[in-house]
Amino acid sequence: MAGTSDFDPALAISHNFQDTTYSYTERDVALYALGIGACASNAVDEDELKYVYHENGQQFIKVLPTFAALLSLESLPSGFDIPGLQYDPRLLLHGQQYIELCKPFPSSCHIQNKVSLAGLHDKGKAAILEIETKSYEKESGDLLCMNRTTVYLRGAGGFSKTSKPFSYSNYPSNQTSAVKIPESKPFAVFEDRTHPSQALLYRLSGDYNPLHSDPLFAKVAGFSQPILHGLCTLGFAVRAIIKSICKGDPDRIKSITGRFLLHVYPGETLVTEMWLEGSRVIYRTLVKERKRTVLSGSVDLRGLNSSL
Ligand SMILES: CCCCCCC[C@@H](O)CC(=O)SCCNC(=O)CCNC(=O)[C@H](O)C(C)(C)COP(=O)(O)OP(=O)(O)OC[C@H]1O[C@@H](n2cnc3c(N)ncnc32)[C@H](O)[C@@H]1OP(=O)(O)O
Repeated sequence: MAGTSDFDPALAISHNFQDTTYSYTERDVALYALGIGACASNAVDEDELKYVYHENGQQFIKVLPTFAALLSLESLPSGFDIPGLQYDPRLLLHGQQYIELCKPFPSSCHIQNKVSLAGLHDKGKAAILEIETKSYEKESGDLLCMNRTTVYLRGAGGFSKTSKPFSYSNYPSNQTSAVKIPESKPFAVFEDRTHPSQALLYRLSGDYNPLHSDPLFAKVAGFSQPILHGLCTLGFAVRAIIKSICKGDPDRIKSITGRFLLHVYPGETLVTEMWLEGSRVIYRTLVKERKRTVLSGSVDLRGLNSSL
């Protein structure tokens, strides 16, 4: 592991990221949907077949809103290797994700990504790094979505040069993932079992981090076996919200926040509890077998039907 003296936050903050491009097709869209459990328990699910098949002659496959998060990964060809940052990649965990959706995703597209560093924080035992990616549809120039990815770099903290811990961020504080879970009974609860091979399927959407597939790597990282991708868990949770609250319409989702609180092992059952506060859904996801909360956050909806 690198010493904290190798850490240069000023250098990291001044780094200019190169624009990147990415193209996806309907095959990527369908593979992603299967990776986050769409149609896994019912192959003809009337809310979900549209994500994997041209149901009833529909012209295009529908894109799940959390597909947007893949663009943040694809926008970083060198991962989180940024000048000035020193950390052990085996100890990296996904901490939070913020996704803002500007318009529904087409079923295939050429994308241009603009990347910047949105935050860097010294937490003593860890460093927290936040990367922002704005993704534009190449043909129209329209902004499709914005992602902010937070990674938690265990063992990389302690780099502050003064007694006040270093903390830099350049975005509004209302876009954080910290939510207060209501004490009332949830508006809806949705249970879904992940498959033991869930991470092996999900990784084919582009996150090949061995933490999710290699038993030895997972042990070094501190886990008894490979763990599920955070974005896969988030995909399950948002799918639950679309089914339970949006009547199966993915285009209702405007923005998504999620904080990963604990790892999930593939094969575990995810129970997502949801509370409706105006046009905002507060949610948390628990692993049923261990009775532990693994994810919490909020989802803002557009045009919610008041009959709910
Ligand atoms: C581009 C898209 C792809 C990028 C993806 C990255 C690659 C992927 O392949 C990797 C993954 O998917 S990893 C799997 C998903 N993530 C996880 O399983 C992590 C689950 N969370 C944990 O284990 C702990 O919360 C843990 C370990 C994160 C923190 O626990 P503790 O060390 O006990 O922390 P704690 O003492 O409670 O807090 C210390 C300070 O850190 C802040 N913090 C805590 N959890 C955070 C989190 N999840 N995200 C952001 N910040 C977090 C706390 O607020 C605290 O700060 P402060 O003292 O200022 O309040």
